Amino acid sequence: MILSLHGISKTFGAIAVAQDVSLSIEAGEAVGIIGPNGAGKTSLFNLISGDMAPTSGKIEFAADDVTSFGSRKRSRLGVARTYQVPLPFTGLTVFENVLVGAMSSSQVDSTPEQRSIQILKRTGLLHRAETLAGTLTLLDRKRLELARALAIDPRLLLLDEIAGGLTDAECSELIDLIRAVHDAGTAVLWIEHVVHALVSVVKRLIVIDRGRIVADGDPHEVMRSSQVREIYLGVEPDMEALQ
Ligand SMILES: Nc1ncnc2c1ncn2[C@@H]1O[C@H](COP(=O)(O)OP(=O)(O)OP(=O)(O)O)[C@@H](O)[C@H]1O
Repeated sequence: MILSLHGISKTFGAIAVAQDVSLSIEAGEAVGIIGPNGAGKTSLFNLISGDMAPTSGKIEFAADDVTSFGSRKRSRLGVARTYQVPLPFTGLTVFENVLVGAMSSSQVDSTPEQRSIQILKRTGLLHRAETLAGTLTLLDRKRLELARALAIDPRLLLLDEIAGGLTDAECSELIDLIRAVHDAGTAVLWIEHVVHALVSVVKRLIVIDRGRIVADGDPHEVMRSSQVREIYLGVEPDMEALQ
């Protein structure tokens, strides 16, 4: 098991963003997460990445109890994430942005510069290496967000709505990249409203509503369950993608 959450809860006063969440992800597994706006999906990522401490419960990553670890320490262990709103260092080049992450990786068989070049190749950004990050197109900003996360050589990659705002063709390019990352052995936990993008990569789908996991299993079965249909009543999820 690469990640285990045991009874994780997080409250802000009367608001519960996570309620007794228990969840396990196998090494190398790809899992999708969906749920209505405000359900607590990003909060769950904040709890896993160490950006937010739980009110109660325990989080294990690989063999370590990381509950009290902050985001830097978890990142050094191999937890990487992308953010819904990418925040690259806009005044740095694409190469420099990736280099910042590569310098904190514990790999010793290559230099941070070599690894950065390798990642830019993998993410189709090599020809943009010297471009200032602030001037990139949306697709390239998403690629860079992914590249920065890959720079730490993660064992678990958390993707927060990385496909949002892309055209269908751009979305397919990004899906291919994510599939390649997963195929190379990295566990992927992916929040996305674009369900057809998700199910083209993941074999397991989790539904979150009001801070709780309400479904977890085969994507087709999960999407057909009456509970999920009820949650999405009036906002029919992307069912055709699953036919
Ligand atoms: N630091 C905080 N303080 C108070 N409330 C918060 C905090 N962070 C999140 N929330 C609340 O927790 C709830 C869950 O938010 P979260 O961003 O996790 O949802 P989400 O499922 O990712 O939504 P979306 O799909 O819109 O991104 C929301 O009601 C949000 O306002």
